[in-house]
Amino acid sequence: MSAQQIPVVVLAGFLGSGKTTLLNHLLRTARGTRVGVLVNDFGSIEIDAMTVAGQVGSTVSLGNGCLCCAVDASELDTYLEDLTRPAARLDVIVIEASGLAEPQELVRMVLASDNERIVYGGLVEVVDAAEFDATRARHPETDRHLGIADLVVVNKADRVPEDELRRVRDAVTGLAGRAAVVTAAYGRVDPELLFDRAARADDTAGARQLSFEDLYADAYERDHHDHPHAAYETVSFTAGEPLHPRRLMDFLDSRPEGLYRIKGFVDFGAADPDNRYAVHAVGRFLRFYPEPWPPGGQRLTQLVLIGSGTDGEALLRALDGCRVAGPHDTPEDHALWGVLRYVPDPREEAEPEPDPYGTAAYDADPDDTAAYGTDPYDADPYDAAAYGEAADRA
Ligand SMILES: Nc1nc2c(ncn2[C@@H]2O[C@H](COP(=O)(O)OP(=O)(O)OP(=O)(O)O)[C@@H](O)[C@H]2O)c(=O)[nH]1
Repeated sequence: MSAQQIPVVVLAGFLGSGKTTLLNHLLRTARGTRVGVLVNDFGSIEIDAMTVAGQVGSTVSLGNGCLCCAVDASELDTYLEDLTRPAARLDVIVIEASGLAEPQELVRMVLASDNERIVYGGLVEVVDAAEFDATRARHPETDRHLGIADLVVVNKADRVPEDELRRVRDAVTGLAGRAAVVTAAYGRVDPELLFDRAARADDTAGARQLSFEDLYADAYERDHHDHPHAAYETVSFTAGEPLHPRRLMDFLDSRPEGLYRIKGFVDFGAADPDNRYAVHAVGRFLRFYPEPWPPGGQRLTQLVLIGSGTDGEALLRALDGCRVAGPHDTPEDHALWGVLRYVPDPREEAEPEPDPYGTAAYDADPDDTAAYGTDPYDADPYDAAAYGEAADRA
């Protein structure tokens, strides 16, 4: 991801599922990462806004009602403009959706935003494990919401027995499609699942004095033995030889369910000797950002993969298979085209190919509202057929 782009994460979930609790956990444990928050409240404006306000510099409450009907894309852009101004120095922005908001509307708005400093960071759905069946019965749209999530947090794990938690988790996994599913109590997921912790000059030096926030986070994590690291797996891949673009795209196109995030840099060798490709995948969303190689440094591919229920060894083996094996394995002309489809440049020369995920709008530049028609709401950034157009407008 290019250094200037700030991921925008949409945090959704039914009323009372624990979104604010999770957000507060993220803010408590962010440790130097600057999190901007847009709170979209419905009926509990002041309470939620105040809950998070004390802990973050740039909190803007989208008060007056449900974001999907009360705020249009240009208003969201105004707020994002404010939060992405360089002086705010934010590393990530979280939009906490009202429990009544249609999450895909929010995702559409983020994808259709004119703001060049943001990149979509994924849709996180919070589910109340204790209320799962009741919520589904009353709100059948729950299934649809889970189907478009990139990460599902089955929260309130402390409120149900272990076998019941397993049952709910399995049911959620069945509905969640490609999303990673993690369980949590009081929203205690690892912040790295949602965003990179910032490595600031003043945050990396060993001699730096611990802040109150660090001490608080350490104590907090010590006190809670169900440490979130157990819920997912991180694997790192490094290669000195270039990767074959077509084989890497095959790997990405068939990446397993539960592989929630991929980040890092790719060396495509002779296929583009001038640039390395920053890669940013969250859920089904995938982008490549070519940028000139830093002069003098070693040319490496370095990737970090984060998933839940994934087989790390198998992922590494699959990536090993993407290495260019020698001169006889030189990528053919146009091998890079599959990668270029995911470079967010509307003037890109490469012809788009059919979308393997049926998530074509993800390929469209979020800044290019024409890709969504004149009204960004007209197009479904996911698969409109899967959700039923009319129901979405409710
Ligand atoms: N037992 C238990 N309670 C939780 C957990 N997570 C949140 N809660 C409680 O559930 C209630 C609702 O949590 P919130 O974080 O406000 O939920 P929300 O999704 O932001 O709610 P809305 O803003 O109304 O949509 C609060 O009383 C929380 O303390 C959990 O994992 N276990």
